[in-house]
This record gives sequence, C-alpha cells and structure tokens, in this order.
Amino acid sequence: MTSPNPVLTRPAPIPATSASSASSAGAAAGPAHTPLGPPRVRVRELSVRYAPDAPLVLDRVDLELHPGETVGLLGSSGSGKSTLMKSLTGFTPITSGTVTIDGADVADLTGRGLRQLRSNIGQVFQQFNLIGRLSVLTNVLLGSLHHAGPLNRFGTFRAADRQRAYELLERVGIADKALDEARQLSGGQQQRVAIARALMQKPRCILADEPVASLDPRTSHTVLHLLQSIARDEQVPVLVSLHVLPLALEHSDRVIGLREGRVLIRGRTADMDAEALSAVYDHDHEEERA
Ligand SMILES: Nc1ncnc2c1ncn2[C@@H]1O[C@H](COP(=O)(O)OP(=O)(O)OP(=O)(O)O)[C@@H](O)[C@H]1O
Repeated sequence: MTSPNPVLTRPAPIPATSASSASSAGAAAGPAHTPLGPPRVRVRELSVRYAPDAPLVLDRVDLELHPGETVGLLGSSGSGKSTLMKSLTGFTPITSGTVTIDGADVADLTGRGLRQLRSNIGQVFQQFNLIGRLSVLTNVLLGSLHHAGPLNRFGTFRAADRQRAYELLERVGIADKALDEARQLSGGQQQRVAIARALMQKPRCILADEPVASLDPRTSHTVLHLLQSIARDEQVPVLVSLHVLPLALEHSDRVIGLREGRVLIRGRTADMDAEALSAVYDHDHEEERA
C-alpha cells in the first residue's frame, strides 16, 4: 500500500497569501472575521445521550461552521467537546436535533454515504496518529486513501498524489523531512504532518481535537497559526478544541464554550476576553474550592 520509493519532483514553493503571511497576533487582534458564504456545517438543537437512561451529554447545542473560519471549542473535561466533534462524523447517537454537512443530514447517512462523509472531514488529534516507521511523505499519502482509487496499477501511490503530498508538506513547512521516518520528528513537526495528511483528503471541514495538548507553548502557537491560515487560505472551516484560553483568543475567529453539555458562551473572539471565557471553567474552580 505504501510507495516503496517515492519519486520527488520538487515543485515550486506555494506562494504565501496575505492571510497565511499575516501574523497570528494580527489575525486575532484585527477586524472581526466575516465568514464568506453559507455555513457548511449546521448543528441544530443537538442533544445526545449515550444510553436510554443516561444523562444528556449534549443539550440542545447549536453550531454553524463557515468556510474560512476557525472556531475554538472550549469546555472543561467531560463538557461534551469530543462528543460534539464526533457527532459531525456520525460517531455519536443523535437523541434529538440535526447535524447537516453540505446540506446532508448526518443521521440519514449509512454505509457508503457515511464513509463519503467521513472522507470529506479531515481530523487532527492530540497524539498525531502517524505511523512512525513510515516516511513522512507516505503518512501524508495515507490521507488520500479516504478517497477511491489512490493507487496505480502497480499498487503504489499515483505520481500526482505524491506530488500533491509533497506540495502539502511544503505548505506546512517540513518538505525537507519528506523522506524521514515520522517517528524521527518532533511533536510539532508530527502535528504538521498530521495537518498535511488531513489536507490530502481535500476536506470540506477540519476537526482538531486538542491538537496542541502535547506541545510546548511556542509550538502550540505555530501549529494553531498554521491551522487558522489553512482555514482562510483553503476556505475550509476548522473546529478546534482547546483548553488554554489565550490560545483560543489568539487563534480562533469565534469561540463556543460548553459547560455540562450546554452552550454557555459563544461569540466572536474579538468581542471576548479571557475573563468572560473563564466562566466556562468556573465549576472546576468551585470543585477545587469544595
Ligand atoms: N462512548 C461513550 N459512551 C458513554 N459515555 C460517553 C461516551 N463518550 C463520552 N461519554 C461521556 O460523555 C461525557 C462527555 O464526554 P466528552 O469526551 O465528549 O467530553 P470532553 O469535553 O471532550 O472531555 P475531555 O476534555 O476530557 O476530552 C462524559 O461524561 C463522558 O464520560
């Protein structure tokens, strides 16, 4: 399944756009981001419980994701962030409400339709989920397996896919590592590979579930800035769950804060401050005080 000897034709570097070259601080502190076009993802009054007599894990949650925007998802442990993300890929039972992506109701999808939906959603995880003994380039190419027919008749990846994977590594700034084993890379570099792998899917939406929880503060900024610039450049919505409020303020266009499965706070990042957002975590403090 892997390319035994990937042919690398070094393409011209992809020019940075004004969005990707903007400083991360400027991106956060500048004018409020105006989403272009209708929402690609719509969550309406979504309630989820995992078993008939279990409590609601999500309680009438509304969410819209527009092309080009990065939405920070906040909430303490157990507030329902991962459940909300999984609902977009059809991995949670929908008790009531709707989740639609590109107009398709996730609850109506089965089999091929569900696989198609999942192939259109790029995912980035805390632990990167790379195959360490494979090359960086091959890991990125694995993203193309979500779509049909990535292999040529010799069972290796197509030249066009290898070229695109290489271009994506250029985009995330680590093309020089293309032939290294993934396990040789630092955490920040591995997360860049994971982002390139997600882009290989040509995603309609990117879900990043605590993508910087394993990274140091400086690398966290770099990775989140990259995600936000990709959202704008590729006009793909990014939903990113974060535990560090200043990171959410700096690298999201909007934030949504969950507490015990309910939306406690939402709004444009430019209109928020860390104190307002910290209400999402208030009950943690109450527990600590008790
Ligand atoms: N598959 C499951 N079956 C039953 N309960 C679940 C399942 N997945 C999550 N839960 C419960 O749902 C609640 C919300 O969990 P979820 O993982 O969505 O929270 P979270 O905000 O992502 O937490 P964290 O920040 O710790 O990852 C928790 O009480 C959890 O125990």
